[in-house]
Amino acid sequence: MASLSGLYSSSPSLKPAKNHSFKALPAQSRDSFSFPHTSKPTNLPLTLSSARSVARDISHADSKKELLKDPDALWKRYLDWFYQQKELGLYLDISRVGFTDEFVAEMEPRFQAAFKAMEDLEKGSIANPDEGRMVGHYWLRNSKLAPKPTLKTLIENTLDSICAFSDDIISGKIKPPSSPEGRFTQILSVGIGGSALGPQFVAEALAPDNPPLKIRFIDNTDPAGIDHQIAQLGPELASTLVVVISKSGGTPETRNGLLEVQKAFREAGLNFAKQGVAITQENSLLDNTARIEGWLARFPMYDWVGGRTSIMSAVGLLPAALQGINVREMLTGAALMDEATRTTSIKNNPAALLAMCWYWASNGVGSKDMVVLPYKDSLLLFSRYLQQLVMESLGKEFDLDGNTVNQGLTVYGNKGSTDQHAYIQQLRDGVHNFFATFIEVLRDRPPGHDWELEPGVTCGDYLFGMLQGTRSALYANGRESISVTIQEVTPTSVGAIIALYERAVGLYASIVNINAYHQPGVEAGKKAAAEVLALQKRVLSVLNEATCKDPVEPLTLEEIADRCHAPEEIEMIYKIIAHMSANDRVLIAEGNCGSPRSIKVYLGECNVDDLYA
Ligand SMILES: O=P(O)(O)OC[C@H]1O[C@H](O)[C@H](O)[C@@H](O)[C@@H]1O
Repeated sequence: MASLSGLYSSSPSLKPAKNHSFKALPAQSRDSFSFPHTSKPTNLPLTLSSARSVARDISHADSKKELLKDPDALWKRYLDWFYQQKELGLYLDISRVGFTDEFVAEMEPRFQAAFKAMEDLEKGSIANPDEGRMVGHYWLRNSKLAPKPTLKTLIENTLDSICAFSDDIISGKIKPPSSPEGRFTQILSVGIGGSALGPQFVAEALAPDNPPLKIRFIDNTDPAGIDHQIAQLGPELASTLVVVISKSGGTPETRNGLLEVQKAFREAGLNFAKQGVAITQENSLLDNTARIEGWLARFPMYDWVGGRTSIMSAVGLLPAALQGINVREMLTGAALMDEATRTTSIKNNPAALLAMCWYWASNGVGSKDMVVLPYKDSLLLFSRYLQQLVMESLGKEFDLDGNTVNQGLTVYGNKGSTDQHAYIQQLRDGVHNFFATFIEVLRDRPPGHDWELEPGVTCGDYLFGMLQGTRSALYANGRESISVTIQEVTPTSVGAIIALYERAVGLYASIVNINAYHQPGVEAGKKAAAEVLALQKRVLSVLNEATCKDPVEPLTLEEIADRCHAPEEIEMIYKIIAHMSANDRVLIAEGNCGSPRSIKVYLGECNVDDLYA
């Protein structure tokens, strides 16, 4: 790799060494695999293990893929497939994905069917058949699309109330009952999954340096994490607006976060209801709680908006508006992209182009991961956001015909050029199990703020060079990539890229024949967690009974399992004991948690009224 000298020079006057362009290494034809440049002699015959690694690296489908190397041919391909949405200033370059014309032709019928399904979806079809629901996130940014006038009105009124409420909070017209600042200064968002990832991505991408209210998140049931957020608020808890977000209104982690925060309010002598806001479905447990307790405000969520596509509902819009972000511009950007991705011409539909590239690169079965690399700090959370949007939508066991397909598309990444100093080594030279997506932002700094750290070279030029260099280096070694370019990070462009990927996921789901809009696998995890907690209560009940004896009767794991009538659960019982012992909730009479065979435990004290029955 060429050195970027001058990067570390203390005196900016040092001229960087001539910036070597990344010389395209001779393409290693897939068939004549040879060892990469290592210190070891490279003329050794392929050993069995190295042959296996070669095989692992080149699935049959891939071996047919030859990437263009000739610069003229590449430039022609770049121009042939270059897409731009002019009004948004958004470009899409798929020239570094090696799909063939035959492939495009083969996919045409599937895409036409996908376009029809998407058209029906927007008209209000039951596009989520497993849950018998409509899929309406596109209506949120164009209420005229809503299939019923009542929905149109609901969408419009909700947006207006979000903006009005946020204005009143920011202006201080609505203020906390007892805060030294005399106005709300903080937002504490309590929510998880789609009720956190969207707000977190938007905050990181678009919050101004000094927002009217600063946001922080409780997005897990980790007591230490909750304590940390509350401790950081300190006395500002009195000027904190707590926004509790849960579409279902019953997610355990969110409920726990709420209860913990309400405890903190009580201990601080504050009235939570005067600072609490709920975003949830009407008549959910959370909605009823907020209504009965008289919280400051409630905003609706709808069953026809999934958690992972809720960013343009109150879930994403209220936290954003409270930070002074122009949510109407976000909606406009999304609506413009929605219009662009309605065309039934693959070549003119950026979402179809993405879906087509994903299918080509991962053989339509997720055989390669999607590495998302925004070269912009503020877009750091885009890949985390896409992990839910893509993987919760596409990671499905069955297709729409009930066949077992175990579909999916794995997403990871953080930001460039930072990630070049972490795992890009493997991407460039290691196992070939990915394709990259670069998110390029052309504007480095607001106009008039740029500065040359070397003659003719700015920081942003380095970032640009690192992106282009990495793209070239990966491609030179046969690694495919997509590039999405936006002019700058604004509410409009963020709305647009969100809409782009929402549509691409929907189209891709259609062409692989799965339901993108339910999440049965999540329920399995939730159910299993509930069973662990039920077992824990039985363990505590058994220990309580033994502790109430005189003298106390410490029990072995076998005795506990036997008295719980769950001998098959002895390992989980051991884990429960170890966790509770570490938190001083179970005492050890003999042995220690590292020796499950000989440990004997009891409770710290007898609860005559068995609290755990
Ligand atoms: O918003 P909630 O109902 O609390 O759900 C929060 C999250 O829960 C589950 O994990 C779902 O799979 C997600 O799609 C959802 O975003």
